[in-house]
Amino acid sequence: MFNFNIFLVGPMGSGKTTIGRYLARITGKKFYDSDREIESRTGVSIPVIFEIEGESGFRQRECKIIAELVQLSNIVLATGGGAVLAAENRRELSQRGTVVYLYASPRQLYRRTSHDNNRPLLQTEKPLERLKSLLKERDPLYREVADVIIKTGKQPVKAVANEVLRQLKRYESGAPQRKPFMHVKSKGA
Ligand SMILES: Nc1ncnc2c1ncn2[C@@H]1O[C@H](COP(=O)(O)OP(=O)(O)O)[C@@H](O)[C@H]1O
Ligand SMILES: O=C(O)C1=C[C@@H](OP(=O)(O)O)[C@@H](O)[C@H](O)C1
Ligand SMILES: [Mg+2]
Repeated sequence: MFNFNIFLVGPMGSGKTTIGRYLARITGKKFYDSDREIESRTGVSIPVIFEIEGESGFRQRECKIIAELVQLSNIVLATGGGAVLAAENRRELSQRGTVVYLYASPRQLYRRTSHDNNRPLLQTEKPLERLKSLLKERDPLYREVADVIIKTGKQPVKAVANEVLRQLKRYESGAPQRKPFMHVKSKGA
């Protein structure tokens, strides 16, 4: 399948890790997840990094790993939800591959993240409120870097991955996109 990098951005719980892994399998690309890379290199979990080094320490590690991973070819990279905060990451992601923004409503994000406690930013009294405010703050940044936007809802993972693939094919062929929500830029724009 097409020989380019696919970078997934979007909020926590949008499915970047899960859909990215499946997408890599069906496209024959190698899969990377920036959070997993950070964990395997440091030997500790994301919550432990936040605890010891704070969010700023985590962001520095995230920038370093993204700068490294975007140099690879023919990969699917699932980024962390806050990766787009750094202008440097946004630039590298835009330049080195095709960027897919996986969107989901805050309520959907909440449903998908409430079963685990591995996301330090959601360890608060009101995680749904936090998800809403993070999405409000970051949505313009996701849109800024996105070549394709996919709205996810109740569709199962495989259906979302196939929709991503369909929209990527349209995007790469330069075909006009039917649904404006699904697509923000034309190729080469
Ligand atoms: N389209 C989907 N349908 C059902 N469950 C999903 C979907 N996308 C993600 N999930 C589930 O939501 C949870 C969070 O997904 P994950 O891939 O970790 O998101 P992210 O990496 O964007 O934070 C996981 O349990 C995953 O299985
Ligand atoms: O949104 C964020 O700032 C974060 C998202 C997480 O990744 P996922 O988006 O894969 O959950 C992880 O990088 C960290 O907990 C911070
Ligand atoms: Mg993830």
